[in-house]
Amino acid sequence: MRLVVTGREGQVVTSLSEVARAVTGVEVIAVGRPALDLARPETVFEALAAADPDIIVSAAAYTAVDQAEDEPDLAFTVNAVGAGKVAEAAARLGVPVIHLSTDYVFDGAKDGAYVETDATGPCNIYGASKLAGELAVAAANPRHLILRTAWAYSPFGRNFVKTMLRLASERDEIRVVADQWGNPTSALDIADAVVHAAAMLQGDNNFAACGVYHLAGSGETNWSGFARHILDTSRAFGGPYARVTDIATNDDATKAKRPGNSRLSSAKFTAIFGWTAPDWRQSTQAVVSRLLIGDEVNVDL
Ligand SMILES: NC(=O)C1=CN([C@@H]2O[C@H](COP(=O)(O)OP(=O)(O)OC[C@H]3O[C@@H](n4cnc5c(N)ncnc54)[C@H](OP(=O)(O)O)[C@@H]3O)[C@@H](O)[C@H]2O)C=CC1
Ligand SMILES: Cc1cn([C@H]2C[C@H](O)[C@@H](COP(=O)(O)OP(=O)(O)O[C@H]3O[C@@H](C)C(=O)[C@@H](O)[C@H]3O)O2)c(=O)[nH]c1=O
Ligand SMILES: [Mg+2]
Repeated sequence: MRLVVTGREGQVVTSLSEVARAVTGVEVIAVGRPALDLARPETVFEALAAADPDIIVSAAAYTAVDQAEDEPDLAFTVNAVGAGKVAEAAARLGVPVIHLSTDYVFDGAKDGAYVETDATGPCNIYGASKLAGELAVAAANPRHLILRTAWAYSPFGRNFVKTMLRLASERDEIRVVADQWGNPTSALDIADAVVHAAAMLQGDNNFAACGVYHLAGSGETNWSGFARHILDTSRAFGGPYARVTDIATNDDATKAKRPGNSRLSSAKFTAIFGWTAPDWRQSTQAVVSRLLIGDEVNVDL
């Protein structure tokens, strides 16, 4: 099975390449800039067709949440028009598309975890552009999975885990918001789930599984709790440590507003695909230990 993935150096595409290396019969081909540039949607079809996909994974996106407030046109071109072109290319090539989306499509006002049928209502440009992308994907290709994930981190690219380790090496105290709740998700777990779902989707001639799914790490926390777990783990491995101080969201402190609750229920994905993400604490430890000692190890804190 040839999984053709958009983007080259992103967290999910890199994780997919690594996960697929260990799975016989699954090959990942990463297609990105300059050949495939979502900011130039006319490049999309030719670049994807040349890679001869069995399934297309749409993982590339404009992910700079604050910067998107200053560049809404670019964010929408990449995340909505570009994503739609990727799904359209898949349809023309007669293959399914697995498109990654985000918890930031929700406004955060719900009390519990969001399910797929809950109303969306993004509170920032990034979330709005990703929601427009979901609609474009669904309209362009009936054979689609839209996987909304959240708070992605990994040994690759830029992410909150790496930021916390860097800040801890520079100072003694880190102030982190404690009133935004969600599900930290390892991109390596996302990759594992995508490979699993892709195999099932390929045999799904009736497209019965198509639709929107939530797919996030098990358990929940807020950014402060996430930071504390990252740094407690780091300390256990002899890595950098800093004290984490809880702060409240100050909407003026960041360019983009963020949802206070974007917890996702992944029960539908588990029911249909028989796959559940590990607990976020366990996957976080695996990534922190890889970053610090080059090996996946879990410790008792
Ligand atoms: N990061 C997160 O916390 C979350 C991410 N998601 C979604 O998951 C998906 C994967 O995210 P993640 O791997 O973390 O992303 P990253 O931020 O790690 O990487 C972004 C990827 O998009 C590519 N990209 C950006 N602009 C363009 C463009 N104009 N043309 C082609 N490629 C482009 C980058 O290309 P290059 O390789 O050239 O740098 C890179 O591969 C995205 O759809 C994102 O919206 C959902 C929830 C949480
Ligand atoms: C670095 C830092 C962040 N924060 C806050 C800002 C923000 O509210 C929260 C997380 O910071 P980030 O910059 O990682 O957040 P952000 O870029 O909003 O992360 C989001 O990225 C996009 C792509 C998604 O799809 C989302 O699921 C989510 O992962 O922590 C602190 O309070 N203190 C700090 O020192
Ligand atoms: Mg292989």
